[in-house]
Amino acid sequence: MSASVIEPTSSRRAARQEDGNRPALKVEGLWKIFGPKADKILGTPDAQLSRKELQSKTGCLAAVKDVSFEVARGEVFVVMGLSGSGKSTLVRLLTRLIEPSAGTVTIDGEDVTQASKTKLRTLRRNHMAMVFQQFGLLPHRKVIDNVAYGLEVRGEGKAARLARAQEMVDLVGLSGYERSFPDQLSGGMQQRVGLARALAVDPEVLLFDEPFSALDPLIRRDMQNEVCRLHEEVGKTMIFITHDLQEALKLGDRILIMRDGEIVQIGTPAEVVANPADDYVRDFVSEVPRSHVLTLRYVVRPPRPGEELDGPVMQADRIVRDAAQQVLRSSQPVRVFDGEDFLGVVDDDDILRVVVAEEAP
Ligand SMILES: Nc1ncnc2c1ncn2[C@@H]1O[C@H](COP(=O)(O)OP(=O)(O)OP(=O)(O)O)[C@@H](O)[C@H]1O
Repeated sequence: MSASVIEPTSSRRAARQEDGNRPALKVEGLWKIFGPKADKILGTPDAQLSRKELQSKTGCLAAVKDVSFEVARGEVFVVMGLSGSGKSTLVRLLTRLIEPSAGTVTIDGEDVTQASKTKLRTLRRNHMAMVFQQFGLLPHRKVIDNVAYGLEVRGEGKAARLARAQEMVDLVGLSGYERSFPDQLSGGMQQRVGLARALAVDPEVLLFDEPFSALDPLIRRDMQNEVCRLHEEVGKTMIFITHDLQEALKLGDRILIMRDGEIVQIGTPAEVVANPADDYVRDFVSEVPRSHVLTLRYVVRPPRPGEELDGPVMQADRIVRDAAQQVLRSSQPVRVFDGEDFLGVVDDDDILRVVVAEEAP
């Protein structure tokens, strides 16, 4: 993994919106069991079987198994797992593109799982928007009309929706391509149209289902940077599905790691890398350069007797790599604070220990 791959955006994370206490999304006890006798399994001891055991005993498959989590307003929440871990099913349950077997999903205080068909339609039009891997653009519509589509469906007047669509086209860097058709654009540009279309409806939550998996690595990195930039500009709550750990670490304020339909760990990139919940996660993060992800919180130590405490001040959520130069330049240990609270100090050795460890074979 090269130094340029992860590029954590600590400032963006620090600037996360804290707009009220109500979570943007709340998921409680969510299940999806596929198969002929799925409804007979919940509430019985069979529900506790592993995915494999359940499948061989009943022929049913627990794609999502008792999943609960909350996503804060303005947070970028990444769901990560290998193929088959249940990510796509989970994201489809959030919008009820798949009906849950049990559990509740609340978006912006509205219970999606109890919503009538009409209510669900309103929720989908106004509160959430999805960006797909296969773009999902309408081939016979120009870029501007693709971007305006959600507003058209919502019944907005032509002038208003075109004005909004133009704003979004400009926002995603496609000015000048308004009148192009999707097949005249590269994959990366098409995905920018997908982003603009999702943003146009000003949703409460933006859902991304592996949006960049089909793009080549350089374009993919551009698009990841684009998501970071857009998030800084519009501050939307984002739920991002990926199987790529680097993408998860780069984009996520927090990451949910799934395996066989279950949550293995939820944490910030630094928490996941510093304290992997089990061998599965440890294996995932073993190649990650720790200085790119860990924050000073994970490096800080109590001052030693007689150590001078008049060095520069830094906040605990600074990424080690970003802090390194300043720490190494200072003749005094850096004092680390969590808000107003003094946590301890960090000096050259503390930084080098992290950097040298990641060089070890
Ligand atoms: N309609 C369905 N009927 C039966 N089993 C299904 C159905 N949809 C998904 N599954 C199974 O549920 C499990 C989870 O699939 P899901 O597609 O959610 O995983 P994923 O993590 O998104 O994987 P991928 O990245 O490969 O799409 C898999 O074992 C899959 O075969």
